[in-house]
Amino acid sequence: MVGPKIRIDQVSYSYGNEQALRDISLDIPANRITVFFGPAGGGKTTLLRLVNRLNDLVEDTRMSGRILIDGDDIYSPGVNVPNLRRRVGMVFALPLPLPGTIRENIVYGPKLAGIHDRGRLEEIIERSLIQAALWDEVNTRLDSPAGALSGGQQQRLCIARSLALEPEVLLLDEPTSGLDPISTRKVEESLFELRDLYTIVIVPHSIQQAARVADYAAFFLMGELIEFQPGSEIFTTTRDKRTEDYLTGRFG
Ligand SMILES: Nc1ncnc2c1ncn2[C@@H]1O[C@H](COP(=O)(O)OP(=O)(O)OP(=O)(O)O)[C@@H](O)[C@H]1O
Repeated sequence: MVGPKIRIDQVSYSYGNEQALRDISLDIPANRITVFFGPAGGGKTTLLRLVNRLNDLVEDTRMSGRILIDGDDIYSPGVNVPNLRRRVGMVFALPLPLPGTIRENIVYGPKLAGIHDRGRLEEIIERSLIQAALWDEVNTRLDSPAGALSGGQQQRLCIARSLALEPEVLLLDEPTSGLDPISTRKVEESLFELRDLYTIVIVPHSIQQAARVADYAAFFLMGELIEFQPGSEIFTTTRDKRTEDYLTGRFG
């Protein structure tokens, strides 16, 4: 059997005196979409950020347990963090394109990574925009400003920018929270395209979105992982009463 792409092993995490994650263990499979869902403050964002070490600079925090990618502990002393972040891309709630053109946005990361060959960069632009389901809408205007794109297009550009670095894992934190339904649908469609190539973990912006995209779903409540199941099951046959209460709107 193939091991998990990401293994969360007994992770607890606190900000000061406040415990945000309590003894979380979870195996995240490759080439699937895993959703972290649950009410605000449950620890979803914190866990996502720990997977690419975005919380390294947050002061007065404590972590125990391990996070493994392909079996290697990403918090062991020798780990090259910039390299880890190339392997593990992150897309945030608000699309924040860089100033400059669509083309410049995509090639920025690859150039920093030392790729300067024009032909290679053109390939990267086309591949990442196709994968992010944006190519058809922008291929005739790659040199126009990224800021002129619609919100939904800007978010797909941010996804394309992550994909330009050929990550293995893509983490998305409420990537469609500010988008209209059509743009939301396009971003979701691009996730389905990407699933074959990447390991995707997403904090969805609604239960409905969780149900639409989840191959696997993890329900978080006040820092605890309440249950983890194939998406088709967690939304139909919940094991835990608390998950059911949340899904049926008894609390939010
Ligand atoms: N930088 C921080 N400093 C202090 N406390 C924090 C910080 N970030 C998160 N927390 C606290 O950790 C807990 C978990 O927050 P987290 O954002 O991970 O939850 P969440 O499930 O993603 O919620 P949301 O849907 O609101 O983003 C909350 O109680 C929150 O107040």
